[in-house]
Amino acid sequence: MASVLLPVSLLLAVLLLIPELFGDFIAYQIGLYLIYGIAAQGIGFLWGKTGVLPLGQALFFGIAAYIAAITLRAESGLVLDLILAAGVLVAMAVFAFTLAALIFRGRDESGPYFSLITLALVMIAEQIAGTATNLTGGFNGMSRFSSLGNLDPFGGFYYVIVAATVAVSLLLFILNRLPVNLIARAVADNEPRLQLMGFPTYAIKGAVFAFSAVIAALAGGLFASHQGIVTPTSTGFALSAEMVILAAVGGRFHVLGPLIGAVIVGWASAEFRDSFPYWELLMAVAFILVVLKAPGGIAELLETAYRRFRPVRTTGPQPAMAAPKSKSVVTNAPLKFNNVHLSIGVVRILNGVSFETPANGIISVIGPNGAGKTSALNTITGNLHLTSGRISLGDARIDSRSPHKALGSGIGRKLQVPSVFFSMSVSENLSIAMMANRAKLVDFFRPSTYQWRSKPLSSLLEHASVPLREELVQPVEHLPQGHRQFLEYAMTIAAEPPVLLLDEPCAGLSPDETALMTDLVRDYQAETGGLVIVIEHDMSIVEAISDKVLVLHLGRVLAFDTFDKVRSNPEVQAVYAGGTK
Ligand SMILES: Nc1ncnc2c1ncn2[C@@H]1O[C@H](COP(=O)(O)OP(=O)(O)OP(=O)(O)O)[C@@H](O)[C@H]1O
Repeated sequence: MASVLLPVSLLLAVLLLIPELFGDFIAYQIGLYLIYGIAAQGIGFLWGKTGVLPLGQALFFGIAAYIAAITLRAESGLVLDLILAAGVLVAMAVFAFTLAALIFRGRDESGPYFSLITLALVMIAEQIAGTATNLTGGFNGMSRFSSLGNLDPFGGFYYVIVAATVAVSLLLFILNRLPVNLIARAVADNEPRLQLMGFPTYAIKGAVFAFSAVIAALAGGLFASHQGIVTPTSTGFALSAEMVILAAVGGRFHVLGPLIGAVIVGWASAEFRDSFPYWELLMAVAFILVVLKAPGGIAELLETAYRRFRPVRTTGPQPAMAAPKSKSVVTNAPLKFNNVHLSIGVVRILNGVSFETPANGIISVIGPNGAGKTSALNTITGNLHLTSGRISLGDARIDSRSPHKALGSGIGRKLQVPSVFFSMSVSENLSIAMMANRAKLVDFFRPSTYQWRSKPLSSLLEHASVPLREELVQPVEHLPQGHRQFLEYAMTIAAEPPVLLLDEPCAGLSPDETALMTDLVRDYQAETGGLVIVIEHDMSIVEAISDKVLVLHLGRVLAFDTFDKVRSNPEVQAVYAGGTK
C-alpha cells in the first residue's frame, strides 16, 4: 500500500504547493496541462497495457466538454450538473465498449483499423462541431457559461483539477496492483495465449478502451469549466494526436508519465511556441526520438535513474490459498471428428478426418511433417474454422467457435512453441493461469486472487524435479526453453481441463526433462481421469504413454489403434518412418 500512497501523496503535495509558490496564473496554466495530462493518462493505460492505440480520444473529451458547456449555460445547479456528468460518463463508456467490441470481435489483428476508425470518428466530430452552429456555436464555439459550482478558474477550480488528477492517479496506481492489470498487460504480451485461457480479449480491449474514454470525458468536462469556452478543436484530430504525444513522451507505462509529459510539453510550448517558428516540427522530432530511443518515455528514464539508488526489492511468494472450482462443464466425454474438411485458400489441410476417441486416456497423434496434426488441434480450439464437417465433445458441437470458448468447454491447450507471457515473471504467468476459467468479475479486483492455487498446480510446483518453484520471481524471458515448456504446461493444467491438448510438449527438453514431462502428463491423466491428446514425434514416448495412437497423413486418418497395431500396420510403415531422440 505504501507503494501507492507515497507517489500519490507526493503528487498531491507538489500540486498543492504550486499556487503558493508560483501564484494563481501559473496554477491556472498548470491546471490546463493537468487536464490534458488526465486524458493522456487514459491513453497511456490503454496503449501501454493492451497495445491498442486510440487516435481519436478528443472525441470523448470534446463531446463531454460541449455537454458540460450546454449544461453549465442552463444553470440548473451543481447537483443536476453532477448527475448529468455521471450520465455522460456512463454513455461514453457504453459507446466506447461497443465500438471496440465491434471492431475486435473475431478479428484480433484489428489494432490498425481501430486506430484509423477512432481517427475518422474524431475528424467527423470536429466537422460536425464546426457546422452544427445551433448546437455547438459553430467555429466560434460555445462560451458565456460559468464554471462548475461557480468556482474561479484562476482560484478555487484549480483544486477541483488537483482532486481529479489525484483521484485518477490513485485509481490507476491501485489498478496496477490488482489482478486485472495482469490481464490487461497479457493482451499486448500474448493475445492468442490469453484466449486459449478462456479470456475474451475483444471484451478486455473494449473495457479498457471504455475506461480510457471515461477518463478523457472527465478531462473534457473539467476543460469546459476551466476555459469557459469550447470550440471544435476540443474534439479534433490535432488535440487527439497531442494527447498521444503527451502519453508517449511522458511515458505510457507509468501512471504519472502522461502527467509529466503534459506539464513539460505544455510548459515548453507556452515558453517557446511564439518565439520559435518551428515549434511543431521540434515536437514531432521529439516524438520520433522518444518512440525510437526511449519507448518508455521520460517516466521510464526517471525510474531507471531512481532504481540505481533503490533497486526493486522482490517480495517472497504469498501464502497459497485454495482456488475456487474450475468452471469447465464437460467431463469424461469422447471427442469426435465427423468428416472434417479444412482448407485455407487453395491449401487443403484436412480432407475428411473422422475418428472418435474414448472418453478418457492418452491419445498420441503422429504423422509426417505437414500431415495436419497441429491444424487438427487448431480446429478443436477454434483457432481454425472448418470448411465442412463437425467436431463434438460428448453431445456438444465445439468447432468453429472463438478460441476463448475452448477452455469453458473443458479443453486446455499447450502450443507447439512455448506460448507464455514473456514480459512477466513466472509467478505472474501462473496467476493469470489460476484466474483462467475460475475468476468472477470481482476476483480480478481482489489482491487475494494472486494467492490462488489449484490442486494440479500445487502438486506440480511441489514436485522435486520441476524447476519452476525456485524461479517464481524470474522474468520469463530469462528462462531456458525447457523451463518455458514446463511453465506453459503448468499454466495449461492449472485450469484443470478435462481435455488436455499438448502439441509436442517434449520438444527441446533434455532426456531427463522428457522423462519428467511424460510422468507429469501420465499423472495428470490418472488423477483427473480425463482425456489427453498429445502430438509427439518421438516413438519411444508415444509407446510409453499412449492408450491409442492416431496416425494422420496428408490430412487423412491413416490408422487409429493401439501402438502395437499401428506399428504393424503396413500402410503406416509405408508412409511413416518414426524415430527416437
Ligand atoms: N494458416 C495456414 N495457412 C496455410 N497453410 C497452412 C496453415 N496452417 C497450416 N498450413 C499447412 O497445412 C499443412 C499441415 O500443417 P500442420 O502444421 O497442421 O502439420 P503438422 O502435421 O502439425 O506438421 P509438423 O509435424 O511439422 O508440425 C502444412 O502443409 C502447412 O503448411
